[in-house]
Amino acid sequence: MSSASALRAPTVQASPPPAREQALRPEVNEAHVRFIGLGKTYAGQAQPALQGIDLNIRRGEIFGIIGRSGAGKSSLLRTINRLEQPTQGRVLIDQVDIAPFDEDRLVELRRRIGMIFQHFNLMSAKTVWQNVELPLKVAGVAKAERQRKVRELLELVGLAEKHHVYPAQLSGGQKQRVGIARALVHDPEILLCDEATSALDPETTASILELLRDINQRLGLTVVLITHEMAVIRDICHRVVVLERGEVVEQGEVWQVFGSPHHEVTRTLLAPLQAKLPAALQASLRSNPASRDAAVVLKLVALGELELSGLFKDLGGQVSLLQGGVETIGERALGRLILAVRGSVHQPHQLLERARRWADDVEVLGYVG
Ligand SMILES: Nc1ncnc2c1ncn2[C@@H]1O[C@H](COP(=O)(O)OP(=O)(O)OP(=O)(O)O)[C@@H](O)[C@H]1O
Repeated sequence: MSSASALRAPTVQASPPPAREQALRPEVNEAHVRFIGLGKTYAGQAQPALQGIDLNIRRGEIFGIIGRSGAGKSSLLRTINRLEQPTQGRVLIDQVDIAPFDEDRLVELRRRIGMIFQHFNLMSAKTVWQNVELPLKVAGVAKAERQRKVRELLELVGLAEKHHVYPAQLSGGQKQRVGIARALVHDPEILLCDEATSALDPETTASILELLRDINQRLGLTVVLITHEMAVIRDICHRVVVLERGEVVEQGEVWQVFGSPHHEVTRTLLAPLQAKLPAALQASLRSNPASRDAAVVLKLVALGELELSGLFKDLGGQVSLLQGGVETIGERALGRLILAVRGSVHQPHQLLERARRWADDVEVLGYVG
């Protein structure tokens, strides 16, 4: 994209990357946005909102940021376009430190980084067309070019027919489409999404996610999004980071983090997406076997294919499927099973060991019977 060179060229001269960064590993060099030792403490606050963040966001990926309320998600996102100023560390965009940017460079940076919001932030007294056109006017773009651009973007977001209406006459999803069109007027290379689908119903959310995915693929945009909806991360993100008290506690490919979450916070956040035992069974689950006939209840997660006949044979005894299914995350299959194994000759730790030959993550949930 032409905007990348506009960002990169002049700043490299103004602020060359230190020698340490020139010897980076190749995959680090792919970073589009890079946080180095990033910290933020708000004035008057004892606790930092962000601390020690070292993170790369790759060019062209859809990157999710999750965490509990107050974990620092918005603070982190807003350092990318310097709506928040870090108090420690650096943010590099295309290897360029954005901290020394003066006002002019900041305006240029913010044109290269589009942003959409939960409540759309549209101007109610302006039509759809005028809302999208306004940032182009402010930037001094000539009328013919403005018209071409607004027409093209309203086509892209599927709102060409609604160009003359006011925001109050639009549905939530349509308002967000206007927000997206407006965010794209300067051909940005990065799109920041702050809870962009949180005010929308599931069906509208799906259509906005489809649009974001389409934009990501067609325009090659790097998309960074915050959401409290784990299904959004599952459905469109390539990688995800989990923040807790301003620190990174887990990060990775979505299918790996969702398939095998390591941190307690990640497990809690993902709980709504996990397979659940039927309530009656959950109630009868014990932490110790009540008799020699008790069944061990195992939860298994397999990243990729799970060979059931081999697993069942290896576990021995009578294996019942209590819950299970395969979902697709990205292009990966993720299998989740909850099994009851009765009458196995193996002790629980042996069962676990055997199950781990077949699945990536295995847990004993308890005993029934
Ligand atoms: N302008 C501010 N002044 C002082 N403290 C702030 C400010 N903005 C955020 N904070 C504090 O910084 C911490 C991180 O806030 P942030 O909004 O980044 O978290 P978040 O993960 O986005 O939360 P949420 O999911 O609730 O939106 C919180 O403790 C918050 O109270």
